[in-house]
Amino acid sequence: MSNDTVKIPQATAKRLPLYYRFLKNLHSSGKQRVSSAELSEAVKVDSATIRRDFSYFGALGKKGYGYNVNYLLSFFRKTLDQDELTNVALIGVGNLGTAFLNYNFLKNNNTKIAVAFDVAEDKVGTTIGDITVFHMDDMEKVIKEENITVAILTVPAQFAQSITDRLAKVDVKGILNFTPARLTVPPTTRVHHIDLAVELQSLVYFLKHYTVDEEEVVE
Ligand SMILES: NC(=O)c1ccc[n+]([C@@H]2O[C@H](COP(=O)([O-])OP(=O)(O)OC[C@H]3O[C@@H](n4cnc5c(N)ncnc54)[C@H](O)[C@@H]3O)[C@@H](O)[C@H]2O)c1
Repeated sequence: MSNDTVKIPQATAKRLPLYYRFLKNLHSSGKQRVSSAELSEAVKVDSATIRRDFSYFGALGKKGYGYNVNYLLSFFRKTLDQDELTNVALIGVGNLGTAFLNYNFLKNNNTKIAVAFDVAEDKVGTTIGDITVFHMDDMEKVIKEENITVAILTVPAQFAQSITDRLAKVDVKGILNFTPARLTVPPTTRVHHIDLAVELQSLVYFLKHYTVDEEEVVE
């Protein structure tokens, strides 16, 4: 990862890809500066939060001028490692995994699913999108050859932990876990868990208990 010197809060870091995508669009339409109010309207984050976020990396907007789009873009590109291509492995080519293979991540950023793995005979050896599906028996070998450091887990939950243990042994540092299993990993591995049921429940809870305005203050 580049830019190790910049330590920003996790909540801010999570919003960076959102800002980045919007700034890229602004840049392609020829815009040179943007106000926090404009950004706020576009990315639906309140402008006080945007100003605080940007202050962490020294982008201090000027009153009446706003932020320089080029400066912000080059900062984000470095911070989000957009100059480097990160090759990702997808494990489990079922309903969810197949959908991810057909979705071209590269349109948005520099992460790309480079290889996929499964155990099912009818999947191994096929190509989905332009990605080849390898057998799990070859996982360690292929991951090393392709220099993979990030994996997406879309296998049945009961296999998630043992696969995670194997991934940690070949130095995969990031796991995006779509299975309901809670994973135990060494301190050098980072897991992001995406649980659609929990997200939906929390959305419904927020709709019931907060107005949208209150939620923005909480952010
Ligand atoms: N489908 C969804 O909408 C959805 C949504 C949220 C979470 N999930 C979770 O994502 C995971 C995958 O869901 P799905 O619907 O794609 O399931 P699926 O049954 O369609 O696909 C699972 C795939 O994993 C493969 N597999 C089984 N054991 C394996 C192993 N040991 N190593 C490698 N591959 C193996 C199977 O051959 C199959 O291709 C599940 O844990 C599920 O709970 C699914």
